[in-house]
Amino acid sequence: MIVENQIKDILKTRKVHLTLIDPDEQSPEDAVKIAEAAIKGGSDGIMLGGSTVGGEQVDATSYALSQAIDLPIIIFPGNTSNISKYADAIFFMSFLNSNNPYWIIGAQALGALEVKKAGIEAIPMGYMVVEPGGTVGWIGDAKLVPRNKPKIPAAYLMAAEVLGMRFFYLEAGSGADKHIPNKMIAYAKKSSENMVLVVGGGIRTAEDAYEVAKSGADVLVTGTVVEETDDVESKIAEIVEAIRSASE
Ligand SMILES: CC(C)=CCC/C(C)=C/CC/C(C)=C/CC/C(C)=C/COP(=O)(O)OP(=O)(O)O
Ligand SMILES: O=P(O)(O)OC[C@@H](O)CO
Ligand SMILES: [Mg+2]
Repeated sequence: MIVENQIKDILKTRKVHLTLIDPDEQSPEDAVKIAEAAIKGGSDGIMLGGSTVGGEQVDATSYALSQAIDLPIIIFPGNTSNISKYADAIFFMSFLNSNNPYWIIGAQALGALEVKKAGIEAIPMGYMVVEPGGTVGWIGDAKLVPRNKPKIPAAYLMAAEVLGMRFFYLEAGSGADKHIPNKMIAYAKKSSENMVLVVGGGIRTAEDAYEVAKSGADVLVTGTVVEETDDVESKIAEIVEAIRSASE
């Protein structure tokens, strides 16, 4: 089944958790160990990406993961080099609040042929970065959404929907000290019945995950917590349990 439908099928009954692995941070073999532990902990799939990682590393890690795990491997591209035929899908994203047209449509034009050649599923997604924004806010020349303006992303989400995108990612930045504000998530969720709302950045604890899920996120992404723990399975299990209880 295509990854988009797999995610939407799960969403009929509960919310989804994805584990972000940055191929820059470890060897492909270690990435496999992390992915296996995250899946044992209840994660629904692996996102692969980093804002500064090169193509070879993405390709090698995608390959190793594809040999070892059955759950979806979705590329979360930091740039046009981050495309691999070994992944199942790619979040084909436009950085909607970048000040630089390269990140809004330039990288996509340069990458589209590669994606088609790789034969992987492309999931059209609007990507919006909120304060503090982290590395990705800096690299992507973001006009960061102020945390105290919770209605702004909802307007962009509706525009993304009308433009034909099906996913919308609210990003606080990897390693952010606070996740996306609850109210902002709630406004975004209420603005469309059809869009899949992905929320990431700064989700570290079960409480964070519960709040984000309860506020209306469909898909929750965690990356840093996996990098910071020696017991990936337990940490993910704790977060997944909170997400499941918010789904009830
Ligand atoms: C669709 C194609 C082929 C390219 C589009 C690429 C776009 C629009 C990228 C947006 C800007 C960007 C740099 C996004 C990176 C997203 C990402 C992988 C974030 C996670 O990385 P971090 O964990 O912040 O990275 P570091 O660990 O390197 O700080
Ligand atoms: O590393 P964390 O803070 O979990 O963020 C994950 C993701 O939203 C980054 O793009
Ligand atoms: Mg990272």
